Amino acid sequence: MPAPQDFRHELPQVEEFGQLLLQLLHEAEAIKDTSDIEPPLTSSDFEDLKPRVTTIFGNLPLNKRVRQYAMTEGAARAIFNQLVKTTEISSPDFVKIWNLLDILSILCDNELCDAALVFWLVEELLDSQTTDGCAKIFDFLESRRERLTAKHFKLKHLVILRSCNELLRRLSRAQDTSFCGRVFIFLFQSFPLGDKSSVNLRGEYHVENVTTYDNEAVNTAEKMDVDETSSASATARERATPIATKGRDAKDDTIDMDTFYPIFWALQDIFSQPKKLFDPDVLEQFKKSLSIAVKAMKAHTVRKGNILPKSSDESKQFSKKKSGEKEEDEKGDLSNAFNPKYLTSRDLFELEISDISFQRHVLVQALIVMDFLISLSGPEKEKLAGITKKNQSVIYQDHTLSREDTQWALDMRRTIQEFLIEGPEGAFFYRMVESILSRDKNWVRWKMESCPPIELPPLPAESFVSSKSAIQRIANKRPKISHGASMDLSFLQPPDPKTMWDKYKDPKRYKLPDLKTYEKKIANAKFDVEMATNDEERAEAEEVLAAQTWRAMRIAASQSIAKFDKVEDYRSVDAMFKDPVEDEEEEDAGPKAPLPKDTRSLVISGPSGVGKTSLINELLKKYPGVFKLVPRLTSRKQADGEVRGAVYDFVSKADINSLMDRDQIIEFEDIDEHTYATSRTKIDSIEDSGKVPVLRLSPVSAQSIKDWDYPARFVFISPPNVDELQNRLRNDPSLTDDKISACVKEAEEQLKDAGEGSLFEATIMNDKLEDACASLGAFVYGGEEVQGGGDLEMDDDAAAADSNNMKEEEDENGDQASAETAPDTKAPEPMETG
Ligand SMILES: Nc1ncnc2c1ncn2[C@@H]1O[C@H](COP(=O)(O)OP(=O)(O)OP(=O)(O)O)[C@@H](O)[C@H]1O
Repeated sequence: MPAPQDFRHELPQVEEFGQLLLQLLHEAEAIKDTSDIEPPLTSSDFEDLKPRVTTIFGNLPLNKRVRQYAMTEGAARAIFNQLVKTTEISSPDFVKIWNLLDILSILCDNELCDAALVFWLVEELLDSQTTDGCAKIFDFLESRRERLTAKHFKLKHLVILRSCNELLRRLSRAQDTSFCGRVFIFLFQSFPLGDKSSVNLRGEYHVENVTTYDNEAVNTAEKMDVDETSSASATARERATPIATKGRDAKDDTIDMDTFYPIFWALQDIFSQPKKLFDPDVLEQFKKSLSIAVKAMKAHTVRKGNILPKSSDESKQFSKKKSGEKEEDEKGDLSNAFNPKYLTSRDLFELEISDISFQRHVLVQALIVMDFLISLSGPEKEKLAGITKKNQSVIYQDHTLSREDTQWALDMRRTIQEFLIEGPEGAFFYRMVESILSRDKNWVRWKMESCPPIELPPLPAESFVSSKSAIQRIANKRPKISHGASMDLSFLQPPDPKTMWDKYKDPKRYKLPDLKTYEKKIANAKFDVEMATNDEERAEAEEVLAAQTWRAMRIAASQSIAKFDKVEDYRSVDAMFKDPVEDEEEEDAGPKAPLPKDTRSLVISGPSGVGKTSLINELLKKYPGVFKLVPRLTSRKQADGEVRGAVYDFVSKADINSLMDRDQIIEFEDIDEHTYATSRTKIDSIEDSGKVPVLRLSPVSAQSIKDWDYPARFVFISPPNVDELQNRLRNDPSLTDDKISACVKEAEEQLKDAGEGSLFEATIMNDKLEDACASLGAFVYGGEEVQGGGDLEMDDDAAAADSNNMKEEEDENGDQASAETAPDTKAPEPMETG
């Protein structure tokens, strides 16, 4: 690179400073021998930087450095411009610019040149580059953010804001989404939380984001060719084109797709400018359109596999993004960029409104507008009465929503909420949306209050001193002696040195009391509650009972999670006092099988009805005291004959959500509107009791815990053939023929997916239950000798069954791997028809 070798200027001090910068750049090359942005140059890399500058300008006081700053800026700009003019950002030589900025930032921090100089140059650099180049400059800014903003921020913040806003204006929110995000994050991280510089105080909407759509009458002949072979496309088209909404008034609500298309897309106009709803006619129209849209989405919802056809360009882009490949849009290849702008072609419309992700986008927009409308209602306006300094631009004083419209907005919000929750992982999705929206409400309120400072002022020194002395006065107060009362005066006796030390060492002083001691205390407290003769006595006794229960539960939680886990309800904690050892003994009377070497949890997965539960029960019987099934939590009702805590624990959705919030759930899935989940504490308590937890999961859930790197061994159970699977499913009287066919279809898919390269370490065919159990045992013990009880050893039949059942890789000679070796994964064979 023709780097400036020499620096000339008519003013000697500018020239000298320019020479110094060149010298420093030269030194930087020796210090940093890479062309990367990292590592940054630091002040310790340059010796005597300050004296070298002061020899040029003298040691001026801070308020006399204006001239010095102008001269340093002049020299720095000249060198910077020369470098920018002659160096491509993609060239390794561009490191000189990063070095120059680093050097100037050190000088700025030492108040040797203007604090904002680096950002002025960065602003120019951003102006001179394409989007790709700007992304690289942002790499630099992000890597130096803390350092660049640590000192003199107030002198820099305007130029930071200006250059970021200018960059955002240049970027397309649609094409450069992630880069826009980076710029915003940079701003948020640089500016203090309560900074108002970038707050949209006037409540202006981003109306430039117009969604264009085809508003012309439809000409079917010109319709675009949509991939008719794709299943999603076919399903969408098979359904009648009119939106026949379910319910009594289905006929009245019917509207054909072509009429619905402009109604639907016109909603975007309101979403981008909700103030239009102040016009009553617009509001009326919006209410109708949104109601139709929500009903149409419900009518077109296919809960499984409702995604855009994989062959479409959009879905390819989407899957590319999902797989985490290098983001092409930042590399400037816009043809490959993921474009979040809506695709508004008429031909895609029916597919789109059946697509869950698309629905969620639109419904979240609708929720935002519902919150906006509700904020205009009378009761919400009343809440603003206490605000002293109102920001009139966002309060909309003259617009109050009528009671009827408010009720409509509330009902619509509830309808959308229910609809979102119904979808796959809907509860999780909705909670995320809800928390974002509720946080946003706080910011809106802050804006309405004209952004009062967020930081509390420091406590005045006098208040601190007076509070401190007040506390000391209280602490020094001696207990009042009531004359004549029987006060314990034993403290007046001199301590006995012999007993004093023993008393001091008494474990009671520092050890938690034994859990058992609370059994009696709780029983007594319960008795007192029952015997209470009036409300006052009862309240007092209940308080004692609650306190004792709370203490007992805390002790159980810290001493034995297994005991703690037995408590289903805080009102009945007796199970906690049962000795787990006795418990287990009751359960596992008789000889115990030894534990396998690998005691990680065992995940048994496979199609519905294949016999997972039966096989697990068999395993538990065959190897007593070794395994325990982890009951899965479910929000569905307990069916007749089901034992709570055996295969399922029946809880409410709210309970599962609260466990999720506490990170106590390792997997969950929604099936037929019910949530199923596995609790981490259940697994911990089984492990605590020295057993191997067995999880009975669908392949989807098994995959999800595998994705979380949960340490487990994964086994897939396959049926011998379709007819047998159907027969087994028919054993469940609650399943309809349609449901059975759906299960079989799903099983076929699951079998395909469970093949080689899947998460499953072994596939076991469940033809004869004992054989399948023998194979499972062989897998779990991996060929270990299982001794300890007549039928615990693997007999010859079992070993033979094992080798027939388990899908093991054949070795080169065609021999099957022996039962002594752990099986390898092999693709399960496709199901034969019986
Ligand atoms: N090897 C087998 N031979 C014959 N019947 C079996 C066998 N294994 C299980 N069954 C029967 O198949 C039916 C389904 O078994 P099971 O409930 O254990 O399956 P599952 O995989 O746990 O089902 P789901 O996942 O739907 O709860 C039951 O009636 C069971 O008795």
